[in-house]
Amino acid sequence: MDILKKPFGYEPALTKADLKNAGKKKGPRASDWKKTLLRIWQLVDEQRGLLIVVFIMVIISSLAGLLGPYLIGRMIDKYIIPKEFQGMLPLILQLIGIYVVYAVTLFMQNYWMVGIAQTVVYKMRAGAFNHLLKLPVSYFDKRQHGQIMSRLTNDIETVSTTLNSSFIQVFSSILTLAGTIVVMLSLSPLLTLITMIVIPLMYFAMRWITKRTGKLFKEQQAALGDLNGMIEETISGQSIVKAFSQEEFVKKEFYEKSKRLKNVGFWALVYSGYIPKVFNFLNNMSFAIIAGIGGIFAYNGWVTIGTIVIFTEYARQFTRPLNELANQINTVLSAIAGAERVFSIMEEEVEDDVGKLPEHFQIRGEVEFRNVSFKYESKNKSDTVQNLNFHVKPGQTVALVGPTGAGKTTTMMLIARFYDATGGVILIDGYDIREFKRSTLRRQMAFVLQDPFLFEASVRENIRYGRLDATDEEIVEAAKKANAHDFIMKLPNGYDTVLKADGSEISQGQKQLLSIARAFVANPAILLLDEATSSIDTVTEKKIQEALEELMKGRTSFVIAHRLNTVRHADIVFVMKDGRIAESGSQQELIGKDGIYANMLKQSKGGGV
Ligand SMILES: Nc1ncnc2c1ncn2[C@@H]1O[C@H](COP(=O)(O)OP(=O)(O)OP(=O)(O)O)[C@@H](O)[C@H]1O
Repeated sequence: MDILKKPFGYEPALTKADLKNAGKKKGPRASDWKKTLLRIWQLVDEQRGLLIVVFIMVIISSLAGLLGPYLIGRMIDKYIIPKEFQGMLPLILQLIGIYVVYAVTLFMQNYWMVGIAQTVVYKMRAGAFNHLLKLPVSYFDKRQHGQIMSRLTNDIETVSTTLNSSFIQVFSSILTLAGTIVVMLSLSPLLTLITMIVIPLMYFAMRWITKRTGKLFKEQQAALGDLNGMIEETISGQSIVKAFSQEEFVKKEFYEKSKRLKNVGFWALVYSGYIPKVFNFLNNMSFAIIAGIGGIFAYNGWVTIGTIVIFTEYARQFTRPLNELANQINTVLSAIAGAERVFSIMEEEVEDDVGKLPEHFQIRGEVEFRNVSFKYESKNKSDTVQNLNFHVKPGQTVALVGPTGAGKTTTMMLIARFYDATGGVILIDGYDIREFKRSTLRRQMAFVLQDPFLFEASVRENIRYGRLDATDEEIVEAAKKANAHDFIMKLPNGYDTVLKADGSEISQGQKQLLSIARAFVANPAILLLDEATSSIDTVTEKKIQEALEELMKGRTSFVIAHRLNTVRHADIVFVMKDGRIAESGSQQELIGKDGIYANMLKQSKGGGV
């Protein structure tokens, strides 16, 4: 008995409560499926004619599927039973013709439908991705990146598989089902009724199974996601795992998650494996019933032998579309919901790129903040920065210092117009920042961040990212100015060395140098720098300092400064605290004031600010 409850030691994956609640909670459904289908239809666009051809093909193949058994039945009644074989040849040829048409139309509908589906999916993917590029930074602030990724990958994949086959299948299943019933009814209503006896049995059997599999598959997905996440984390953090000798802990966690997946996977596959078996069994039962009862009918002369053959064949055909419909409806519904999620990205408001000033406006680099305040959308507390007032002349260097969370990065983001100020006005060269096209503004600004982002591309392409039309000579020149040329030449393929996305094969300092080279290529009027806090070896540190000094020459620079040296060289220092500029002036003036900055300096050891 125990083997039935715990076969091979697998724990039961479902409780009575699970079964009671099964089917009550629906998965995510499209809130407006009509609108979503209309949008997909719009994407079909110039291929609509082809889609109609596909549907005609489906109609022809469904008809051919119905006609085949019908002709066989007629052949039995007309030629085989009376043993009149002379007239049979045309009918056999007709039958062969029908099955050839059946095969060809199936092949063609699949070929064309996949073509249409892939074009639609391509347009959806491209549309969503292009739209994503135009969305404001605040869109990404509010969402998990994994969630956005999932829309562009999983959701689109579901739409793709459904468009490839499910739409055709649902349509052809409905046609086959309706056609079979009509022909059966016209031949013998009573036998039709008997054929349908198995339907309630099928319904209850399916309900019994799906009640279990639905929850189990969901759990299997969750267990798989959990395990994958854990494996990914372990691989990317393997040096930390090793450094803290956490192998045993990780191993235990892996075994637990893996065991859960094994257990739930066992039951999911066991139950779902029942479906074809149950259908097969009930099919055979209906076959036996039709043969038995049909035999009695034929004996009494109510139906012909040919009709019984047609019925047995149709009985088989009858359960297949039922089974398919049951399987496909859910897939189609979740694909529509997926498509809706993808389209919802495209409905998000994009960042405009308009401005009164000419596109090629040459910025000198004067930056003025008048009573600027800003609050992140996700924050409902007080403003992140408040009443910022300053005026920076072209070419000046501003050092921003202050405790973590003071609003230094936010100030820089406002200068690049990643966010719009919620109060006050920002002026660049005397013009309201909103009068510039965002692209004009950003083309003349460059960021050098603490942890620069590198792409999985060659060193050359990574530097070229600063300005896409930069020539190879300009790239080398920029690298030389950034003190990066020497180390690049020592890389296995020099400028053609392909870097890993995380830049793991070059040092943090070298990444900084590349990022400085990128900024040289961009040749911006305004520089936004976030000095690295991590300790870099003194030689590279010196190279970075020199390169930055060279880069800052003649440009307005805002530097989130962590080095005393940087602050010393700045024309103005803003000491930020709680979103305000608490003190400002040259470093000497600030020391003289003996205020926050002087205090920070006293507390810091080793030269940091
Ligand atoms: N994208 C965001 N959404 C919501 N709040 C944010 C966002 N970015 C920053 N904040 C919040 O705004 C405040 C100021 O952050 P900001 O990054 O500007 O400070 P910071 O002075 O640059 O700090 P650090 O030196 O640590 O980088 C913090 O309280 C921070 O939590």
